Amino acid sequence: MVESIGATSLLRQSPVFGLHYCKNVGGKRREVGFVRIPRNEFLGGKLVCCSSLRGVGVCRPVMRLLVKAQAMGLAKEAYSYQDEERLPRNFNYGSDSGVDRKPGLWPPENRADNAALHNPLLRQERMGCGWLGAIFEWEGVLIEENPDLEKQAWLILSQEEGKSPPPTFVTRRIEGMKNEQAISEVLCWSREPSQLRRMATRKEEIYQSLQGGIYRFRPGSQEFVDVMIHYKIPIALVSTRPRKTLENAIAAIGIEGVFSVIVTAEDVYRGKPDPEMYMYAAQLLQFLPERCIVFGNSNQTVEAAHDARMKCVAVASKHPVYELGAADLVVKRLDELSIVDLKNLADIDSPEFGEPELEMEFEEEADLSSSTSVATDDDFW
Ligand SMILES: Nc1c(NC[C@H](O)[C@H](O)[C@H](O)COP(=O)(O)O)[nH]c(=O)[nH]c1=O
Ligand SMILES: [Mg+2]
Repeated sequence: MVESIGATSLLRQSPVFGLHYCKNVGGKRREVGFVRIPRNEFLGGKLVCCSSLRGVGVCRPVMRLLVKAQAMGLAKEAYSYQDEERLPRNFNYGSDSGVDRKPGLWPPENRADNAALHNPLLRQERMGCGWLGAIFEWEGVLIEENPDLEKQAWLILSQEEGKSPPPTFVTRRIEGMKNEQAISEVLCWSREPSQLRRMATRKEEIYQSLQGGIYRFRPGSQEFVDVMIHYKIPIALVSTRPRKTLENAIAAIGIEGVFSVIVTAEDVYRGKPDPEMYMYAAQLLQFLPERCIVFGNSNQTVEAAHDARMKCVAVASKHPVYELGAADLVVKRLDELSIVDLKNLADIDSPEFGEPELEMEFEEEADLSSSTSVATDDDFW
């Protein structure tokens, strides 16, 4: 009976106007005119249609069909809204509900919250961020890194020292190590402490002159650091660069005061993949290692973080995503992460976040039989 040629609103996905026809009693097709269907309201499952439709010359069967069509559209819309954007009807707020949540549901799963906790203060503490520490690497995570410079610095040093140029597999092997460690343990150029110190310092000089003192945030990193600051999550900076280099770089980029703790090459014996730098950072932050999340950009960092009992988010800057599979999360930019992602990574389930067990208090029974004293009326006054 009815044909409708309608434009579709991009917003409401319902026809906003159309050319409608109906057939009269003789079966002849009759144009009934353009109709702008007024916005209807979907109240409590009933469709409330504006009376203005009646005044535009739409015959009753057409109007019934229009209303029915729109009702179906609205019902479908309401269903898909509930299905895709909101919680399913059988949503269980218990964190141990075992309900398989669909990815993308809101709110995202948050392991830190535990509705089964009886202690509201404990629950509130878990929902805050006071138990979470962040440990950032500098190059390739917070700031842009040019991996070629590091290789060039080693090449120039080898020429200056009269050594053979380190092949690629060797420079890869020393990625993340302290310079002294790389020179003595991998390159095997010397074991003498003063020589190690001299060569390590010279290599950093070469690197700095190649690098030129220009620092730039990686896309999304500054925003992520701002989120951390907003949530008062303490941040440690851990890098195998010398302290002076890092301090200059931090000042150049204008983020002095952001880091609660800075661990540099001078502070430790061994760089990555040894966990020493991360464990020291957690100690200075006064956090359990399990509550710290490391943000790095190499498998050496992932290994070091895991050996320190920390979770590791890898930023695929100089290594592609598929090479960083050992990390707990891999992102291309830090601002892909939410605070809930971090809370779901860090270990909330260690003992001090459980509800305190009720302790039975045993009062020592007074041994009346052995008592020699006898209470008199005077004892009460
Ligand atoms: N040797 C190679 C490196 N080394 C670079 C260091 O591992 C590291 O990036 C630097 O010491 C800065 O420390 P951090 O990232 O802030 O902790 N890098 C390469 O890309 N390739 C190498 O062969
Ligand atoms: Mg790095």
